[in-house]
Amino acid sequence: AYSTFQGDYKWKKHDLTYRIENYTPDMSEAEVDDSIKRALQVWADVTPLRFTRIYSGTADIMISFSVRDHGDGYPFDGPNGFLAHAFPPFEGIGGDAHFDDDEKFLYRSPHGYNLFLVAAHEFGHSLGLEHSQDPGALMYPTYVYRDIDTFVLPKDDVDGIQYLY
Ligand SMILES: CNC(=O)[C@@H](NC(=O)[C@H](CC(C)C)CN(O)C=O)C(C)(C)C
Ligand SMILES: [Zn+2]
Ligand SMILES: [Zn+2]
Repeated sequence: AYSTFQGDYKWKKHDLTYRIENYTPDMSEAEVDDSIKRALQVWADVTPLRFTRIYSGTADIMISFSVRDHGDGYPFDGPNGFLAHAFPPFEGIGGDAHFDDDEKFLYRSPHGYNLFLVAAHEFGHSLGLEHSQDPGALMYPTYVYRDIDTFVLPKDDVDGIQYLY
């Protein structure tokens, strides 16, 4: 069963912007761009939300790769452990998604951590979803590999995001 952040944080607009601030050496920039774009599309497919990429300035969803302490009070923990984190919809850092670059992110391989799957989970937070208790949900707190070619947003996540938007 899905859950939202206390007070139902949600974006007050449907047209959101995102910016990829830097890249991971784990894959090509084009593969990062595609993974991010598809991860946002997962949520756009079931809501009125639309995502536009910008290349400078401040976007609603600022996306970056970093390690250890990166200035937000939530330092990463090296390889494995926490893979990424994202902030719910509020001003400033709200909506931003940070990826732990001590992880090996992969584009299509079932081994390691699939960037598309991790990003899709993070963007659930960026849009206002907290974790789900449904082990099959994308918003479940533990990373689970799923075949990305046949990936469909689980019903629990659809119910949650459609409750908000
Ligand atoms: C492999 N390591 C894990 O499964 C770890 N879980 C995560 O890194 C979450 C992200 C996954 C679900 C993409 C963190 N999170 O909730 C971010 O919004 C631990 C369960 C070990 C904490
Ligand atoms: Zn961070
Ligand atoms: Zn999470």
